[in-house]
Amino acid sequence: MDFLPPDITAYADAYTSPESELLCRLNRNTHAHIMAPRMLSGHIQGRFLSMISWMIRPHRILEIGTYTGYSALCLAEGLADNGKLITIDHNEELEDFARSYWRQSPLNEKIDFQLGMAANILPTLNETFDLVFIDADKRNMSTYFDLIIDKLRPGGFILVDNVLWSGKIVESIKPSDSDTLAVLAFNQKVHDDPRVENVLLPVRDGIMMLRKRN
Ligand SMILES: C[S@@+](CC[C@H](N)C(=O)[O-])C[C@H]1O[C@@H](n2cnc3c(N)ncnc32)[C@H](O)[C@@H]1O
Repeated sequence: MDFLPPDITAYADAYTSPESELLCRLNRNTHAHIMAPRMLSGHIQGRFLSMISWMIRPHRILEIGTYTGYSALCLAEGLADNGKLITIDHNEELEDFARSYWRQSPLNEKIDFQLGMAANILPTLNETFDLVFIDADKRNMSTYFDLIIDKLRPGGFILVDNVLWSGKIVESIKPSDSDTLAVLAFNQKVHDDPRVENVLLPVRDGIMMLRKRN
């Protein structure tokens, strides 16, 4: 979902550094061959994730929701020399597709893919993360936040995608719309949590940026 008029989006696209040739092919082939390609972060959000990663130079990044591996490659660009990105997805059908693109990048050796349900894998991770990107099922946003906040270093950052949920967060909600209710509950929860500072960026479908207080 894009909230900006198409010509403004096109202008922002034109004045954002281009994707690498590899990311461009991954983006195109995801749209050509994979279900629900709207889930892929895309050009501007991908460059944003890369820029944030370069600003932090993280040693450990956690991504929840790999899909075809586009955002993993973007986030991995800014990793410190000996850094590692762990990315989790439960869809085994996408693993080979994602890996086939990672293998074409020198960043491949820094990407650790873990197949399974995120809520099961997160408690098993013995790492301290500098940067976390939450981009999986919206119903579990709050669960993922609870499971990773103690694994995030003080001063570390969490980015959460789709927090504007195509604008549904300001519309009247059916009691059965559990995804929208979950996004609303998550936004309220982190806004009220004294352990974090938050900025809701209206980029694409909305990105919540959180910084864990020292
Ligand atoms: C929006 S896509 C991720 C897009 C990717 N981050 C990108 O920007 O290119 C969400 C992904 O989360 C995965 N997912 C959904 N629920 C999950 C769960 N409970 N555990 C692990 N992965 C899950 C889906 O299989 C899907 O590939």
